Amino acid sequence: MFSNIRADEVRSMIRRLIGSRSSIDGGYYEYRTVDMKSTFTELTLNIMMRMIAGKRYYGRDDDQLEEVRDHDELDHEARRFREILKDTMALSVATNIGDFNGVLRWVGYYFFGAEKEMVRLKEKRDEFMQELIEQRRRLLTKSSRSSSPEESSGGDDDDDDDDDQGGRKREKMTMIDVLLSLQRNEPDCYTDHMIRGVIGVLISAGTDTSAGTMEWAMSLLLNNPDVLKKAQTEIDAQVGRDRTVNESDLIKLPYLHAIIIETLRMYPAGPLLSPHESSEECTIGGFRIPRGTMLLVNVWAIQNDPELWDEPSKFKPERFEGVEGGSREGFKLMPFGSGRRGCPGEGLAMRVVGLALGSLIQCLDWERVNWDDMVDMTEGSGLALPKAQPLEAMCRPRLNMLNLLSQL
Ligand code: HEM
Repeated sequence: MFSNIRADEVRSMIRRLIGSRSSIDGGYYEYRTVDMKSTFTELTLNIMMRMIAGKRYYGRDDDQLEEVRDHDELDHEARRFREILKDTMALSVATNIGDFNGVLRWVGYYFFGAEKEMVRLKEKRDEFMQELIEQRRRLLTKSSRSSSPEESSGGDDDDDDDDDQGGRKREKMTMIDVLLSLQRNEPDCYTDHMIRGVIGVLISAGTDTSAGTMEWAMSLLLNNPDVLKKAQTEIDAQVGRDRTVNESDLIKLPYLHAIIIETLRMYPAGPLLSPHESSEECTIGGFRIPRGTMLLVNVWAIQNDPELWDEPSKFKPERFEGVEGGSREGFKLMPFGSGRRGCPGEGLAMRVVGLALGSLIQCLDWERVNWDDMVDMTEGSGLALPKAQPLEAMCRPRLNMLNLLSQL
């Protein structure tokens, strides 16, 4: 589901990285410096918001499937969304520290009013998300009045033909639509409050994690050009140069898969998983853990432990070649956690990261900004393991892909 949205957004990312179309038509293919952190953040947010609400808040796209056709109104909405997100990120760093340090917590919460700010921001977020819900509700009511159920459902968007017979854009099912249709049958369970919660969790858990993984992976590839070359060779052999990578190719690209898994081993986006709680008394590594204890699993330490991994600080995708896709190597490798509270977005994340990285490797040549300096791999602070220095890189269209790229 939603594979067209993901393909469309990845294409649009490649177009922006290439620069103006005329530069390709003119055979101009100098390297240019690009900001990869914001590229990946915008990609994941656009994908997520289009799946959730049919909205695209970064980069203009006149074709978006959207009720608000007026650009000023849409620009205003996009600005509000970006501002809320920026404030939420800024505050979550401050309050995370406060959660673990009693003094800072007291100072932050009561002296600087961080708690008040959190409440104010939550109200703003709720208001924004409620507006999205109302817009989709109005649209669903309108389309159920004006069309047959088959036309208005439109759930499977793997259909390439976006136009209905009148040439008008056909509305596609969004996640909010699915939740609203469940609400009709079970209103006490699928309340608006609950739907706002789902939207919030999808944005907070599903965007930075995938974007961060892509940024670490590209950083590793820039520091290991032989690995990048090997991935390019695999894609050329399996996909060719007449079309771009699509999601159904990913199964035929085991080396690309190994690159992603190796990145997640070295730089897991959830290094401490979510806090878990022991439902029964148990013993772990000789320690008695009473029932009801909060447990933080240091998956980063496990995945980088020299007793478990050969040369853990070396980027070696080859260590996963031939390993069954999805294998967790026992519990040595758990970038998505495990069990009932394991990450429900694993499948989506692997598709988005695979498609984006595969396309970047297939369509563009890559270099470090300073040839002599390796990309700085220092980890920054924050629970999702961000890079300390946002990644900048140099890219240009691949010579043997110019034909295809000029048609994107
Ligand atoms: C590379 C990308 C991602 C990584 C590395 C990642 C990692 C994780 C980890 C480690 C957890 C905690 C699991 C545990 O404690 O056992 C988690 C939870 C979660 N993830 Fe992801 N995630 C990613 C992408 C996504 C995406 C794309 C979505 C949504 C579409 C998502 C939604 C969630 C949710 C809702 C939870 C909470 C599950 C619960 O508490 O029951 N994640 N993720």
